[in-house]
Amino acid sequence: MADIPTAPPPGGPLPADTAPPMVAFEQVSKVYAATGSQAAFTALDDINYSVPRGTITGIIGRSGAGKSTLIRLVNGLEKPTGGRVLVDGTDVAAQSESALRTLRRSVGMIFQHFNLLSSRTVFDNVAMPLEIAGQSPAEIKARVAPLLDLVGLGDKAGRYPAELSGGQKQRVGIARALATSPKLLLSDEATSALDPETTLQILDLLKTINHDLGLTVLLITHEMDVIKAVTSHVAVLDQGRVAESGRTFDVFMSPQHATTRVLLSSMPGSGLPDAIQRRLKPTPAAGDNVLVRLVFFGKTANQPLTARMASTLEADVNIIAGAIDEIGGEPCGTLVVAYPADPAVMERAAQFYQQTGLRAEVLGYGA
Ligand SMILES: Nc1ncnc2c1ncn2[C@@H]1O[C@H](COP(=O)(O)OP(=O)(O)OP(=O)(O)O)[C@@H](O)[C@H]1O
Repeated sequence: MADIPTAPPPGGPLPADTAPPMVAFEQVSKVYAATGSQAAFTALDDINYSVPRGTITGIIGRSGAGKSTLIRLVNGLEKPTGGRVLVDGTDVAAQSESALRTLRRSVGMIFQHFNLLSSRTVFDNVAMPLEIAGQSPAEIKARVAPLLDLVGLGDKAGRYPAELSGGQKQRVGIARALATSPKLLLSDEATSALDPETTLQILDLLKTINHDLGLTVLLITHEMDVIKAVTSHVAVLDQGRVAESGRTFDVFMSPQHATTRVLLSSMPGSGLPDAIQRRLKPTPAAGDNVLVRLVFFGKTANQPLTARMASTLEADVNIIAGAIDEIGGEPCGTLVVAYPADPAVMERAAQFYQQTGLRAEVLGYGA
């Protein structure tokens, strides 16, 4: 590890919330010009968002939301039609071609389909950006060997991409992206072509790199699972606009935008068992129960609240479903409970939630 050069800010890293952002989108818009029969298309519309330095930050959105366009603005492959994209304070679109080449060396990128050269060995794929930068064979060797060790491929230097698994190919992609000691790593759906277990291994590697090298990672994905597993901050992109953004934990715990809720509901384990879901009604009938999802986090996670709940509500409280989870590295739990939809009980419940800070969401009513 000691051999991997990094560029920490002078005086050591600042907390992510106070340091200047690694990437800043300022009133950014991107309109693709009309061509032939195709009308002009606004892919990004007034994006204002900052990627905190030293974090793993995710941009999530459905297909066509504008994620790839956004990431191409960061490495200068596209220019915004309005606003500015700043990377470490530098306006990307205002750079000359040669300044842009220098800037690109400080921004590594990994791709869904790895983009390795099949005719080159693992070593030579990783060496390529260094060859382009004019480094000597000795310098290249001194740099590539520890990078291959870092990504767990020290024994595969002489192999060709066709001899590697998908996860190993992505590790080569990561080593290549790190070759020029970037301060920012862009990840474009880097785990979308991998199975769930390999995905977790690659995400773990990104976490290690972020932690050990202090590298900021900006990843785009359409998978909430990826956001949940690895990011501390997230922006939700919807039809070219930032629908909401913030700490991943806060966005997951309290989604404000319909798109975020839809993306969250597509996660495995996020919903109620089908049999219960089908029986739920939007309004109660006499004798019905109300089903409520309780979310425990922060101080509410450590208190015996469910035990107190039944006595405070003066009613039976049945547990229907529950899960313990970790979001953005923070633990939380959810519990779905049912109790009588009697107005007096529901009023006592509302007061209980207010007093305890417990987050509660009514899911529906049923017998
Ligand atoms: N070069 C282009 N010319 C015209 N329109 C484009 C161009 N590139 C992208 N678009 C349009 O801009 C919108 C956003 O595309 P973009 O690729 O950024 O979305 P995305 O969120 O990355 O989608 P996906 O997840 O499917 O890759 C889409 O409607 C797309 O058709």
